[in-house]
Amino acid sequence: MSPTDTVTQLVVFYGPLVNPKSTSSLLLLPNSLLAVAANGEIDWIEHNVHPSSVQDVLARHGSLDTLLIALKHGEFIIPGFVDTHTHAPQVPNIGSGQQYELLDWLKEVTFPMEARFADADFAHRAYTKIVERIINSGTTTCCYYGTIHLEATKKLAEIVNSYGQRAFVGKCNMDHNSLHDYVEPSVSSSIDDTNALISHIRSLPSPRLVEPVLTPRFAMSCSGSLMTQLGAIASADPSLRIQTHISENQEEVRQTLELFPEATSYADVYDRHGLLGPRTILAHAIHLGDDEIALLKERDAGVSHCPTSNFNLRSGVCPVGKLTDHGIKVGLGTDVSGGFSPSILTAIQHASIASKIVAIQHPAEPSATTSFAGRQLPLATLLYLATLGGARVCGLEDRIGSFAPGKAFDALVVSVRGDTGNPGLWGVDLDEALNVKHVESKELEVWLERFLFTGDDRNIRRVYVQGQWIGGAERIR
Ligand SMILES: Nc1nc2[nH]cnc2c(=O)[nH]1
Ligand SMILES: [Zn+2]
Repeated sequence: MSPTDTVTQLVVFYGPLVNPKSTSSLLLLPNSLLAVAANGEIDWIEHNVHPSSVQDVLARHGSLDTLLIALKHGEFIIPGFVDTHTHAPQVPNIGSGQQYELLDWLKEVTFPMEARFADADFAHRAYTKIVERIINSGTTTCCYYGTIHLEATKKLAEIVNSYGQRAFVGKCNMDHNSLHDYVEPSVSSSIDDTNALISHIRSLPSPRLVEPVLTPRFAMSCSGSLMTQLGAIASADPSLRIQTHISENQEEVRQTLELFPEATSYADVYDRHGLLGPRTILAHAIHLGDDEIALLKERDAGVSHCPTSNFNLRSGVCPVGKLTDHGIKVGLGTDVSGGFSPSILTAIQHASIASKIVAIQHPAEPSATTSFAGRQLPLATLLYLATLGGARVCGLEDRIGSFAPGKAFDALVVSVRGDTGNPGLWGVDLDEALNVKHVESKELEVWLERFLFTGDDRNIRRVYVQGQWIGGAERIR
């Protein structure tokens, strides 16, 4: 089967599955059969199937006319990663300007690069490579910021659509407080271009897994009148998500409150402009007050935790455990190029470290056994944030984020075998030399942890979205 082939028959995978269940639990399921229908949805799943029973199980499901893909020892399947916050036009900047904090970094490094996307040809060349890299990092659903440019952002959406990635694509709204050559000329042009992008994305050819998202960059770069009009668009169209930044950097918080003196808090700025609700994705949320946490919960807004960026721009450490304890939806974001990696694996590693820092500085009471605050995040929580948690933040938890009949097959075939070429992750083949084939769930857990903490693109062999094989290392070689 070639990577972009359309599946016309049932495809059945045989091997270990890891299935996120809740913020604190996951299922480790060796020897599973998972059937994907031609429409890309999961048809059925069976667990604990002995190799000698595979054909019987297929027959019982009337599924003998299938493409059976048996995983090798050291391979397993997990749901695809959901990146709830990244900036496609900043990928060319990864690794530069890391001496700055947020506001200087935007001015000195980020806005100048984004301004280059005024050239639609440059945008086309850059986005073609950028989206491919993000897919090969294992991101099956991505919330993309574009730039302020309509044509370039249309290209981004077209490219994402042609690769078959699931995504939200937004054109940045920013009508003041920016560089003279990187700012929108008026509220009306910002709104017109936003409406034009929404129509363009909704007219893309099928399978259209791309959706538009309203993208007020952050309160500091939007006038009140622009945010009010975006809020009106959002309330008129209940399918539109909103993505923005909140409370990332202390100087940003101070200047925001100065710009909007009528607001009682940063979160209140968005709330009074109609931008805070169940479809809002808020990146960072590091320095929120308790009143703001309560408001986010009341509005059911989601948070994109971007730990790599939070460390890299010296913004602070997001108290993810506390947000989770308050029942706030949380997913992970790479926030490239504040974050220096397009891979959610790096975000997982840094989310773990961030939670350990909180646990060192503000340890939980030993009696608070059910809370996340002040504790390091366990493996199940880290995987949840990267998959089902991110899906909830995007309002897609009924479609993706875990495996169940009727859900879309958005998944990664992972390998922790030595033959992937990752020098930091090997040893499974030694078992094979000893002819140990049977996998216990304990061993699968070890594979998962080693993948999450030391894996990279080489270990992501195949990337599937809606049942279509769209990327991964096996495709590149
Ligand atoms: N990390 C980050 N924060 C922002 N706040 C406003 N714009 C940005 C951006 O591009 N990156
Ligand atoms: Zn960002």
